[in-house]
Amino acid sequence: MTVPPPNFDRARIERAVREILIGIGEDPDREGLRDTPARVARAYAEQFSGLGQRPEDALTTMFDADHDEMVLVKDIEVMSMCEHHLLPFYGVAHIGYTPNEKGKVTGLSKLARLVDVYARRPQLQERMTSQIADGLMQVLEPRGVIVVIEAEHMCMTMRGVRKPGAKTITSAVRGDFRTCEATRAEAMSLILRR
Ligand SMILES: Nc1nc2c(ncn2[C@@H]2O[C@H](COP(=O)(O)OP(=O)(O)OP(=O)(O)O)[C@@H](O)[C@H]2O)c(=O)[nH]1
Ligand SMILES: [Zn+2]
Repeated sequence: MTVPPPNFDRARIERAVREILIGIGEDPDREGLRDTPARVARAYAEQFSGLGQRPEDALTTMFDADHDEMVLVKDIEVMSMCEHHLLPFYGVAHIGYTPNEKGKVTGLSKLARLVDVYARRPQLQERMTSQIADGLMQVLEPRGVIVVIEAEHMCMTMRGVRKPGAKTITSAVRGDFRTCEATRAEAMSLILRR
């Protein structure tokens, strides 16, 4: 079950959506639109649920794996909302890290949960990429992190410049992925391998 963010004001969203419908020249009381403000509020409770969450809420399970070499999870689905147009952007995230000398690792699914902590907010792709990297560094204390996100922005597809298919690729490297070219190159070759 999704927990809405702490300052979530359902009634306010419903009023605002009703105003938008009037603003575009629609009749908010016609049958098809009557429940739309409530539906949008429910959808936003889910889409923006990351606002109340911290990285430690996602990275709840750690193990001593006695493994201090790279762990990489590829092609994690990511869906977020651009903060400029409140339209979706979506694609995949690739997250790699090098466990610290104690071999501390996290559950693989927790990396995907970490993506959602930052994706379920009004976002910029660059900021989301850095936040995921910093959140993982902070909680897991690994020797390094690499995050690469490939996404398509609906605000570039369905309106404005209208360029479907354009992909934005962002990366954030921390620790040994930043300082060691060979480590970064190994991760990138695994990420780019199809
Ligand atoms: N850097 C970055 N830009 C983004 C992201 N999402 C959307 N944008 C861009 O934000 C910019 C906002 O530009 P503005 O000129 O203020 O808004 P606009 O008139 O709607 O721009 P157009 O989309 O070019 O029509 C656009 O160029 C979008 O493509 C993102 O995650 N990162
Ligand atoms: Zn946008």
